Amino acid sequence: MGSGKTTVGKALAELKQQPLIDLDQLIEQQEKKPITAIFKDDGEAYFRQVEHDALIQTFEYEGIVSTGGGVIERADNRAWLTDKQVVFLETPWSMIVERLKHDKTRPLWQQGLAEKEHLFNRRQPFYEEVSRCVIDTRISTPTELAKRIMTQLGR
Ligand SMILES: Nc1ncnc2c1ncn2[C@@H]1O[C@H](COP(=O)(O)OP(=O)(O)O)[C@@H](O)[C@H]1O
Ligand SMILES: O=C(O)C1=C[C@@H](OP(=O)(O)O)[C@@H](O)[C@H](O)C1
Ligand SMILES: [Mg+2]
Repeated sequence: MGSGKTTVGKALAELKQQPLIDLDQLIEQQEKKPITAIFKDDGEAYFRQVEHDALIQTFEYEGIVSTGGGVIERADNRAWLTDKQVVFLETPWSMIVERLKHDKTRPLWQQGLAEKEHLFNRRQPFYEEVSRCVIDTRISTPTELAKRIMTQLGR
């Protein structure tokens, strides 16, 4: 949440002239309701299953995929991601808090600060485990980050 996956994914797709799938947007289209409503009506476990199915659907898709930050929660998702060109947008906790200070669209962001920080810390090793390249997002614009991703991945 808040590292810039959706924004940088869009910039990367524009630079590379490739299509983009944002998994959250795909899920919202398929479920015909916003993520907040899916969490509220159907629960997180249901969302995680739909998210898993959406991730698998991107197999053989030639383009950019921006995932939600919780995709690495499931071991089967992490296993699926390990041979893909996964980019980890490494962002300090303080910067995430600043970027998302007015956010109401991410259900897990609506909980207490300590719980969110715990979630952030618990997930860091998972991101490191699945990523092929790590990009420091601190001082660059989304377009600059997209260029760095292209350089680091060698195309
Ligand atoms: N490199 C960046 N520098 C400054 N702000 C950014 C950057 N990347 C994203 N943002 C901002 O942070 C917020 C979250 O970005 P978003 O792309 O939705 O993140 P994610 O998809 O990882 O949750 C948005 O308001 C976006 O404009
Ligand atoms: O971290 C998470 O568990 C989630 C992150 C969100 O996506 P972003 O990482 O794009 O905010 C979205 O998939 C959902 O609210 C759950
Ligand atoms: Mg996003």
